Amino acid sequence: MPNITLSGIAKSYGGGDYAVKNLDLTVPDGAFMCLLGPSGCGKTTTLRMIAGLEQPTAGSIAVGDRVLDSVERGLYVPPEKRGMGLVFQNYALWPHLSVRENVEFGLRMRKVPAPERRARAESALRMVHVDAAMDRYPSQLSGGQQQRVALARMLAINPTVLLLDEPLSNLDAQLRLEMRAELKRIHEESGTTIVFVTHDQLEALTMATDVAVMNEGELQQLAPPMEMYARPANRFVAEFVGSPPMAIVEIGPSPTGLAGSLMRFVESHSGQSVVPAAVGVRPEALHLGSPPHSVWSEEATVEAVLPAGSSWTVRLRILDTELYVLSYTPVEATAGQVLTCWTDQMHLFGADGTRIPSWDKTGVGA
Ligand SMILES: Nc1ncnc2c1ncn2[C@@H]1O[C@H](COP(=O)(O)OP(=O)(O)OP(=O)(O)O)[C@@H](O)[C@H]1O
Repeated sequence: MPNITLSGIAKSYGGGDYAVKNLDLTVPDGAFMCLLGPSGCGKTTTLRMIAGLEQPTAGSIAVGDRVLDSVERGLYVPPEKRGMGLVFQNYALWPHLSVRENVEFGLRMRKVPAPERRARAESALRMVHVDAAMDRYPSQLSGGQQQRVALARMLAINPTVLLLDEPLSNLDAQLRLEMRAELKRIHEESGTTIVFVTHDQLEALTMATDVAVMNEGELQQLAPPMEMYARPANRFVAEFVGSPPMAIVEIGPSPTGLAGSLMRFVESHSGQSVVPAAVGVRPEALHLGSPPHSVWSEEATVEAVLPAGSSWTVRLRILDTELYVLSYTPVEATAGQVLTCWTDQMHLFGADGTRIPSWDKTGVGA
């Protein structure tokens, strides 16, 4: 199946504000792409445009050579002719139909003959592991099972693309975790291209093959999840992806305190060729104890140690700034103790908020 290409897509609902601004995005064939961003950033609008439920104000959408929307050419293919399956946050199963009948429903609408209908419904239900409950009614299923049936209903119609809008947000934490693993397995088994909308960065990191981070209607970065985590393209992505979030230290014109300390280190490593407006450090990239040679280090006062079973969060004061360290080995420290804190991984951002890539080549970049 070919790629989905969005070119110069914009959407205004009127009133001059744009929900999506000049978006260029390619969803590769077989990808599991997450559209990630805070509430109101235009994720759902983008998904609805791909589905054909909204028409763009500008730009074009194509699947391979097949143009689905082109504002310029006055072209628009309605949702039912796009071969895409859509699952919303509030998926609705028919309460008076059994699980099997619910899954067969879409096939019946498409006039698929009864024996094939039955076989395809059963196969889709097997894929989502709800085949044992095929003759039950939706009210007799758990939330997670209902969610799987909603997915099976879409999978049964063999969509070229599966569009999912926050489908896990109504589930409790345990079920969400299970469903993330299930969705990943279903994606790998079916090979279907998935576009998934979420505001949950962990959901995007754990499931996606590609993440598109959006803010205020604009694409911030498109990258595989681990690459995005390791090298966020700008401050927005750096702070949005990761929990606890990356600490960002502003470097003013004549920096003092922690900013001054970091800046001296940056200058000594880059020969003053790099002038950051901000330096970012991830909590897990900060370490306590004797530093290896040639890394940044500073004395730190422990303010609190917060054990959480498998990890330890430590609140420190370094010069004039509070910072959090995330450690995966036990931290035996008490409040008031002075330790050395060091890091060999810094992210540098320029005045326009974008990453300074030349720093990454110094060996101290991420
Ligand atoms: N039908 C509509 N009419 C007018 N404005 C709309 C409509 N749908 C969305 N918007 C506006 O467009 C912007 C983007 O909305 P969208 O639903 O795409 O964001 P989102 O990132 O999916 O947010 P959420 O996670 O809260 O669903 C918002 O400012 C929203 O208020």
